[in-house]
Amino acid sequence: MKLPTITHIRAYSMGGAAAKVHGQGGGDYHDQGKDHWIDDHIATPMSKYDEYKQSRQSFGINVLGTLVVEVEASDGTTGFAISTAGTVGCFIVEHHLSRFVEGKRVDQIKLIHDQMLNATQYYSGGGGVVINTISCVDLALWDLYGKVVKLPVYKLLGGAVRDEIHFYATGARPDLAQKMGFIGGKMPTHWGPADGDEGIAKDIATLKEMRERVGDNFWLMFDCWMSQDVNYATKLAHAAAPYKLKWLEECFPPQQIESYRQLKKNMPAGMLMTTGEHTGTLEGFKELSDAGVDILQPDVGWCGGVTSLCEIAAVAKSRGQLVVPHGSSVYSHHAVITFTNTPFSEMLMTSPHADYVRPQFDPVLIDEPVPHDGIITAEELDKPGFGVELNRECPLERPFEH
Ligand SMILES: C[C@H](O)[C@H](O)[C@@H](O)[C@@H](O)C(=O)O
Ligand SMILES: [Mg+2]
Repeated sequence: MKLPTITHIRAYSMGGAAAKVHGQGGGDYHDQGKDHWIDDHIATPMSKYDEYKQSRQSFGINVLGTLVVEVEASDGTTGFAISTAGTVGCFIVEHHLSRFVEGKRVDQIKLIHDQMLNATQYYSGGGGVVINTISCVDLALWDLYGKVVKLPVYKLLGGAVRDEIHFYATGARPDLAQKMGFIGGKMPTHWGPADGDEGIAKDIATLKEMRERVGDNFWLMFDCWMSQDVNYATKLAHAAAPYKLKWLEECFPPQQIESYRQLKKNMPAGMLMTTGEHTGTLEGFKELSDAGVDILQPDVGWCGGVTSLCEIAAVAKSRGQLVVPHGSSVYSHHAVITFTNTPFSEMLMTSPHADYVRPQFDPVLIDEPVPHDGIITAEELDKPGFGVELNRECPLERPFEH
């Protein structure tokens, strides 16, 4: 089969601080309207400043906005993907990365990926918005390749190793997630080291209440969003053990490898330590794996795309660790269904009160599958590429051209 070449790459931004229309949702699930659980007093590294305690939007968690990358092949087929990088990402795509994409055959994804990573070494700092942008290009390329050869991405990656994906839900209401058929519920912590033992007591009270509501066998987890230190995390882990907390997530920023190593030693036996959604390099994941992280949690839109996610899964597999990506909808589903070390996956609840299942990237993606009774089947993913289309009614801007 003679494959077409890539003729155009275009980058659009949506939402974020640069948008004329501040909308709810978009591709950035942190960019929600008022009274959403996701922006309600969640513990962060900024919680030590009183004025930034209540809302993550107050310190700018939603300033970047959505990046949409579209690639077009010489036969007229288009592919696209979204991530969080907004206007900054548009500049990088149009003025830098485009040279590695245009002119290549649609199947030359690994070559393009390697060239993008190496060419940005001098300013990527090994992660952040640059890697978000590279991830978005990588995902758009996989989508295009799948749409050209008319196969879902998961088949291009070697095929499904299971018939269905089972999900846990992240949100404020594990008790409601249980009723919706999820296998577990992960709650954000609301307090941190600045609140001392009283903070621990308050988060444990919520855990206790949820444990009473869901019974003994439903998984409950805490997501700490880089807000803690080793001492606080150790105390929280021990206080949570009687309530069967399954795992403690992302207690520290990704660079604090020694803190993770120490926490793993301090944790009660059987409780899992997880992290990775803000790590942007394969080397970073290798270090986390070395430190004893039980579940690596890359975000496929922030770690280098599907190409990197497959490499990270292999690092975890080499040690018998799991890789359970940070919820990224179809972009994760197509990869994890091919991984033997991903027995379940994450669904981020974007409904304001976490009381119904809303597509994570609503309203940006058309035909985005969602779990029913906590499950998405392989059959539901059986559409070319990632199986979704871009909702052109969302306000897109193309700030740069090349
Ligand atoms: C709920 C969490 O604080 C984050 O907003 C979420 O993105 C995340 O960390 C997760 O693991 O889903
Ligand atoms: Mg998390």
